[in-house]
Amino acid sequence: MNLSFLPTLVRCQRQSLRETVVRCKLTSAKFAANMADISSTYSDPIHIAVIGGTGLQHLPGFTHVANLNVTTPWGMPSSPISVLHHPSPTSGKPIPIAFISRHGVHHELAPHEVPSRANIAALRSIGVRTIIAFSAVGSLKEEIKPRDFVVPDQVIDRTKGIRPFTFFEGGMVGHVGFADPFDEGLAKVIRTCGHSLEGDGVVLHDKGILVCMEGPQFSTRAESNLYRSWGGSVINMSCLPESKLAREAEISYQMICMATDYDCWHNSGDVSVEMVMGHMKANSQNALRFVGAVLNELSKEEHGEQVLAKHLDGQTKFAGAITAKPGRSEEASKKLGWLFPGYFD
Ligand SMILES: CSC[C@H]1O[C@H](OP(=O)(O)O)[C@H](O)[C@@H]1O
Ligand SMILES: Nc1ncnc2[nH]cnc12
Repeated sequence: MNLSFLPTLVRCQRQSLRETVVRCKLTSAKFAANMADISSTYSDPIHIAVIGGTGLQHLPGFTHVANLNVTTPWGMPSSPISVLHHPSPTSGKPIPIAFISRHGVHHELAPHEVPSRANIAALRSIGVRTIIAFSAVGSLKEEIKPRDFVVPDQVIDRTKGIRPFTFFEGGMVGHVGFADPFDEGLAKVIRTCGHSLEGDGVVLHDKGILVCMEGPQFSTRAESNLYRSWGGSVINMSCLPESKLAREAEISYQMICMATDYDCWHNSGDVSVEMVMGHMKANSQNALRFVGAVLNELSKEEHGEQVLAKHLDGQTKFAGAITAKPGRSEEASKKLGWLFPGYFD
């Protein structure tokens, strides 16, 4: 066998390794310099947040001004909270946006390991009243094609009760309404933004029933067909308990879904991580344009009341908590006092 090419190959590999190391050193030096500029505090309240899901671990294109490490009575959020500045299209003033990566900075948290209580509590503690949650979903309907977007209006809970799903427990009982799991006012703004990008690569379905399953394994074919027979439109593993906790925390919440596969009911091939990531990557520019358009719109003063979720103000204080003072545990009162200062004194 002729192996005379080997020294050249080794030389080439060494050279490309050296180039890679130099490139990495440059990149990490730039990264370190950038990080040195980024503050670990932010003094103004931040009203709008984005929770990024699979394939959306960062929001590029915004000015990154701070990284907040918030500790809550329910632990630490999935990732540091990045504070990004977005110029208001009406006043030009920088509007702060909080960003959390749901599965961690490197996608190290499985759906059942996402610390949703810490995420929602941390966001509320810095002033957030509006959350745009992004999710990669499987399609349960022929007409929702991979790379299409859906703004769902209903949810079917197929999680298995293994995820902590409420702030009200351990000596403080509370019940909030969840008939409409998403915020219709916020959904309207999002739909208008999505439609404004139509014809530019974005296809948007205005409504849909989102099935939230436990995972991390994907569904069986029988389950997938069952969800279709229930009228399910799309499926993911992350809308719950996130949306329930946002409702308890009086935060206006809407999920934007992007279809990445036809789950396993369709004859086009069963869902796989490769398939999900492939469609996410291929359509990431549209996803970012969509989220960017929503942030732009929400940054206008005319949406002030909506962004501050004025319609949810006090719902948990007056309708939520039911336990009479003598029956409240000290621990639960302390934790809820952290989340809702002054609500249950
Ligand atoms: C990688 S496929 C399954 C995974 O994708 C979705 O993540 P996210 O909702 O955070 O975008 C789904 O919910 C699963 O967690
Ligand atoms: N088919 C699927 N099932 C559950 N979650 C998903 N996320 C993306 N595709 C999915």
